[in-house]
Parts: sequence; C-alpha cells; structure tokens
Amino acid sequence: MQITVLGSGSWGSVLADVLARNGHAVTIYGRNAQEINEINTDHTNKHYLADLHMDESIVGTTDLHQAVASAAAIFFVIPTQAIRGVAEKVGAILSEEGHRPFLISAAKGLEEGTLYRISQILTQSIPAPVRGDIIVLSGPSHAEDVARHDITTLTAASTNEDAMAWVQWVVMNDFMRIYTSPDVVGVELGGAIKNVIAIGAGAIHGLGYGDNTKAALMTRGLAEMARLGAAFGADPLTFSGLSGLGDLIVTCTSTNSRNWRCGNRLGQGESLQHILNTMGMVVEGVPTAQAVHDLSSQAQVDMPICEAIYEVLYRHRPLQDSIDALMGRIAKPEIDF
Ligand SMILES: NC(=O)C1=CN([C@@H]2O[C@H](COP(=O)(O)OP(=O)(O)OC[C@H]3O[C@@H](n4cnc5c(N)ncnc54)[C@H](O)[C@@H]3O)[C@@H](O)[C@H]2O)C=CC1
Ligand SMILES: O=C(CO)COP(=O)(O)O
Repeated sequence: MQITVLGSGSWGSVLADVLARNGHAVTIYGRNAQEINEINTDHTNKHYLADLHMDESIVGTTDLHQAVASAAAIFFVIPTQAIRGVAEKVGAILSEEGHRPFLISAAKGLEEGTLYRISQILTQSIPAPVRGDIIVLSGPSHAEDVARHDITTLTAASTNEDAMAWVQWVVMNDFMRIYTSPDVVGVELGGAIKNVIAIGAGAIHGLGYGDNTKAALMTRGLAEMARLGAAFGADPLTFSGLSGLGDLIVTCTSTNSRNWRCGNRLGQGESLQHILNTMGMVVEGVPTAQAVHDLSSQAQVDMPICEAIYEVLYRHRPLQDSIDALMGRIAKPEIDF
C-alpha cells in the first residue's frame, strides 16, 4: 500500500515511521530540503525527535507532485493554518492524475477566520471526483511517546465504516490500537479545543497552582468542549472518549505538550510572542483559541475558561486577573447543558 504523509515535523515523522514499520511503502513530504535530506540519508529528524531512527524504507521528498501522484492514502500532518494551501495544491494534482486516495486528517485545530474543521477544509479544497473518503485520526498520542513505541490508542472518525476499518488495518500493531467513531464533528472539536485548555493547564502550573486547580480546569474545560460540540451536532459522549477526555489528559499533564509548555512559560511571565518565536514547533492552541472565541460567540455557547485563555492570549489580560474573574462568576449547577 503506497501511503503519503504530508508534513515532516514531529507527528508526521512518527506516523510515517509507524506506517513503514507496519509494512507499507511510505513517502513523507516536507517543505524543508535540509530536513528531508536528513530523513533520506541519516533516517533521523533530530530537530523534532532527537532519539527517533526512522524506518530506512521511508522516502522523503520536497516535491508535492511526486508525493501524492500515486498515493492510495494521504495523511495531512501539517499545522491547521497551512492545510488549506497544501490541500488545494493536492486537489489540483489529483485532478491531473485522476485518482482518488483516502484523505486522513491527523492534525488538530480550527481554521482562523473561516472557523472550519480540517475535514471541512479538505472537503472544500479537493474536488469531489478525486476526493476519497475523509477520516479524522485523533487521540492521546505525543509523538515522543509513539516514537518509543509506548502503548497508544486513537480514534478514527468517518462517515464511512469501510474507510475507518481501512485506517485500523494500516495503523494498528502491537503498540497502536485504533477505535472507530461515526462522530466526525465531536472527534475534531475535542482534538482542537483540548489544545486551548492545555495552554490554561500549563499557565496555572507556571503560576504555582496545584493539582486541585488542574483537575478543576480539565473537568470544567471538558464541559465546555462538550457544550460547544452539542451545539454543532456532536454526541456529548464522544468528549468522554479518547479524542476528548483522553487527549485532554495527555495534553494537560505532559511536559511533551507544546501547548502546555506555552502556557507554563506564560505563567512564568514570558511574552506570547517570545514563546512562539522560540518554540520551534507549532502551538495549535493559540490560533484555535481565537477560532473558539469566534465560534462560541456566533453559536452563543458559554465557554468561560476558553474565553479567559483567549483574553490572555489576544487581549493582553493578566493571567491572575482572568483567574480571579472566573472564580468570581455567579454560582451555578454543575450540569448546565
Ligand atoms: N506532535 C504531536 O505529538 C502531535 C501532533 N498532532 C498534530 O499534528 C499537526 C502537526 O503537528 P506536529 O507535527 O507536531 O508539528 P511540528 O511543528 O512538529 O511540525 C510541523 C511540520 O509542518 C511543516 N509545515 C508547516 N507549514 C507547512 C506547509 N505550508 N507545507 C508543508 N509543510 C508545512 C513544518 O515545516 C514542520 O515540518 C498539528 O495539528 C498537531 O496538533 C497530533 C497528534 C500528536
Ligand atoms: O495532540 C497532541 C497529543 O495528543 C500534541 O499536543 P501538543 O501539540 O500540545 O504537543
């Protein structure tokens, strides 16, 4: 099975490695020639994953046409804000070649401005005759842990059962277990919003708050995710699954999380701009905080924690002031759908 992974960063490199070790012919596409050269010659990608030795059968390329022209499946593993641009080029190449691969989104976020989920971006950018089934792959899966074959579980969501079964077939092995879900909206919203909450989890840690506060933030953050999801037709139970609660746990509690680390540094007093300039990897929760702010305002869904994080990131509101305001809100029942 010829599989292409678009994105040669942390997650793209590890997914490519898993797929290659599962016996598939894998091409990885990246925009950085030096990185691709390192993958082809040394079978490493040290900027992102110091200890990963990638399967030597993986072919790296900076040529998008070469990468997608004969792929039976294309994994999108680039930052959300870059997906539309790449997907439009992929759509043009597939139209030229006239074939229709599976399209898998392994990224997590919402597009700023349009507020679209990634499956929506792919639907809009790739013409119907060459658009294979879209599958969303999401769940608790830090690249660093998958790289050392830590046991990892993910959810594959699609409206097509055969497409989900196909993803199970290509990704599953003795350390990767894939469950399926028909709830594409819920799986995508969970994966996107948990990154915003994880910035908050890092921030309270950086400020010196303890485990009670972290549990409060995660649990009430989960309620916000489910509330927004329900407004867009998602099953609230999806948020108790791997792509919701599962990913929220891993992202809010692991120092591997770039979102958590961004929040932690904010809590310690660094400026957002400096953090983003020096992270060297994507922090998806930052643009997604803006999108969640816009989406929840439009849908009139109350998301006070996400809103507080948005105000810290985009309105320069001091963190402590935001926390005090959250704690000063009117008393409420816990279940408030
Ligand atoms: N790192 C992780 O543990 C996981 C990441 N994800 C998601 O996967 C997506 C990608 O994240 P990472 O690989 O971690 O990011 P990263 O920051 O490690 O790497 C991003 C890669 O995308 C490339 N890129 C950016 N714009 C591009 C463009 N226009 N064309 C081609 N390549 C482009 C960069 O050069 C870089 O190679 C994000 O949405 C993230 O939330 C999902 C699960 C786990
Ligand atoms: O989605 C992830 C783990 O499941 C990665 O989270 P970060 O982008 O915060 O590192």
